[in-house]
Amino acid sequence: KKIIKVTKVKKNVNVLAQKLRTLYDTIRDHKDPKGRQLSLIFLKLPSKAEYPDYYEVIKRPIDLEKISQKLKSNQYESLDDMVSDFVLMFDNACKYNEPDSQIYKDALMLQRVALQTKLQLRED
Ligand SMILES: CN(C)Cc1ccn2c1[nH]c(=O)c1c(Cl)cccc12
Repeated sequence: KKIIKVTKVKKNVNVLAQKLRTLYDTIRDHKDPKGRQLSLIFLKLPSKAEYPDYYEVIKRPIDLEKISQKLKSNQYESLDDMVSDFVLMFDNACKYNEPDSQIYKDALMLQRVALQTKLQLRED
């Protein structure tokens, strides 16, 4: 009697983890038409020594390094959870920096990238 062994390969790849990684990488790697990577200034907050008033004005400072750490330690429960950290960071940048500064403009651009990417990932 021939026994057929059926193996049901359950590819339990965490969909959320993939979407979170895609969202983070899309923002980190985004380049403008001239090839400038807009995220670089957002990697690390200015030091308290250099900008003490930053930490007076900005109540909830956050940078890409922090978001990356939360991603790596599975602290995001949803895509919206990560998006709200990005929106917080970009709002901080627009609160502290002048509207005619490059970082202010880059924050607005990357915030649009974040929201557009979230919508695309939601459809998938
Ligand atoms: C003038 N100097 C503080 C601009 C500067 C230089 C760096 N960074 C900023 N401003 C920011 O808001 C900011 C944010 Cl949200 C996240 C990470 C780095 C930031």
